[in-house]
Amino acid sequence: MADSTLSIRTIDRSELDELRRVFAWGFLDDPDPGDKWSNLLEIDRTHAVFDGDEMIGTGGILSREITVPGGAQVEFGAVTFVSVKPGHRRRGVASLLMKTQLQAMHDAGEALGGLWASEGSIYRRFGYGEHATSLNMMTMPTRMPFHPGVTVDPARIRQVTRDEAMPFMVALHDKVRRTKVGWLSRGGPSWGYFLADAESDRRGLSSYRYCLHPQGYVVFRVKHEWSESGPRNELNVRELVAETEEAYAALYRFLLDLDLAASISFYTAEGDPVQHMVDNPRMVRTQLTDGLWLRVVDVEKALPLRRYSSDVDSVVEVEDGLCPWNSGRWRLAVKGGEAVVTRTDDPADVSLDVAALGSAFLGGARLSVLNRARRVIEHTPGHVDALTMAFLDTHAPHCPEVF
Ligand SMILES: CC(=O)SCCNC(=O)CCNC(=O)[C@H](O)C(C)(C)COP(=O)(O)OP(=O)(O)OC[C@H]1O[C@@H](n2cnc3c(N)ncnc32)[C@H](O)[C@@H]1OP(=O)(O)O
Repeated sequence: MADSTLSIRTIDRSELDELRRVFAWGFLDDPDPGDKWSNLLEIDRTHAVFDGDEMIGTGGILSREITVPGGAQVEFGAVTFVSVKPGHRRRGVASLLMKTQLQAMHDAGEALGGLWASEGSIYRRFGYGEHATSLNMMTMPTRMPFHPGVTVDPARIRQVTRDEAMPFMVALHDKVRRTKVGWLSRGGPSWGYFLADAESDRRGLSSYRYCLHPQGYVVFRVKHEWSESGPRNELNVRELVAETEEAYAALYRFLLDLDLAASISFYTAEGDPVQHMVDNPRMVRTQLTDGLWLRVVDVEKALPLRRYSSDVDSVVEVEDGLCPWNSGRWRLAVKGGEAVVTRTDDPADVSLDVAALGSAFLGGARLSVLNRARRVIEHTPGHVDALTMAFLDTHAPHCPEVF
C-alpha cells in the first residue's frame, strides 16, 4: 500500500535532469553524461513519484512492438528506468509506479508489457513472469571448425565505420525481427541506446566494430589481452543478425577465424545453433539466466494474438491483483492454431497467477514445469499437458535487447 503523502504524474522535459539524477542515484551510479536516456524516454510515458515537491521515484514506458508465436507484431510496453531514491524505499513508491504504468499500458491498448529485472525477487509480485525468454551467456574458443554439413556463404565480410553500417543494420534488423519470437522493434533512439559507445559505456573494452555481410551483420567489442604466449583477445559480441542460415554461419566463421582473437563471448539465444555447428560442442560453454520478464496486461486481448501449436479447450482461472480486468475464468479454445477467448463461469481446469501466464506466453517457460513448481495448479487431469504443448513454439523465444 502506497504512503498517502506520495503523488505520481508524468514529467515535463524541464524535469529530465532531476529524473536522470534520481535514476542514477538509485543505481549507485553517476548521472549519465550523455543524452542516451533523454533521447530514449518518451516524456508523456515517463512517470515520477513525488514526496511533496521532492522527486523520489522514476519509471518509463517505451512504445515498442514484440513478435509473438505465429509472427504477429504486437504493441508492447517496455518498462524501464525504474528507480527509487535511497532513503525512500519500502514505503510503496515502486508499487505506486507499477500500478500506474499498468493502467497506462492498458489505456494505450497494449496487451503485453515487459521488463528486464535488476534483481530476481522484485517483479513477480507485479505480475511480470520470469524466463519469458532466457538469456544464454555463451563463451567459446576461436578456431573451431564447423561440421561438414554447414554451408558458409562465401560473400566477403567487410569491417566498416558505424555511419556506414547503420542504414544497412537498421533495415536488416527490421526485416529479421519480424520472424523472431521475442524480438522488438527498434527505432532511432533505441538504436542509440543499444549501441551507446561513449567511453563510460565501454567498461574497459574497445569501441564497437561493425562487420557487414550482404545478408547480415555482427557488432562486437574487443577485450584486449596479450599474454606471454601470445594474444588472448576476446570478441565480445553485441549482436549478430542474418537473414539466411548461410550468412549466419559466415558471420560466426568470420569471428571464429579472426586473427589475434582467442575467444568469443555473446549473450545470445537459448537455442543458438552455433552450439551444434562446431565440431566440438563441449567447448561451447553456456549458462542460462532470465531474460525478458513478460506482463500480460490484458488477458482477453493477448491470448488470441499469438498462434498455438496444438488444439486445446480449457478453462483457465487467472489471478491478477493489479489488473482486475484480467482476474477470473477464461475459456481458451484453440483450433488450427487460432484461439478464441471468452469469459466463463464454468469450473476451472487450470489456475495460475498472471505472472506464470507471462512466463509461458511466448513459449519460454513450460506450464508443466510451472505446475511442478506450484505456480500453476491443475484441477482437471491432462489440461496442463495439453496447454503446455499448445503454448510451445518451434524455437525458444529470444529477446536480444536489454532496454
Ligand atoms: C525495469 C527496471 O528498471 S529494473 C530496475 C529496478 N531498480 C533498481 O534495482 C534500483 C535500486 N532499487 C530501487 O530503486 C528500489 O529498491 C526498487 C525500485 C527495486 C523497489 O522500490 P520500493 O519503492 O522500495 O518498492 P516498494 O516499497 O513498492 O516494495 C513493494 C514490495 O516489493 C518488495 N521489494 C522491493 N524491492 C525489493 C528488492 N530489491 N528485493 C526484494 N523485494 C523487494 C518490498 O519488500 C515490498 O514487498 P511487500 O509488498 O511484501 O511489502
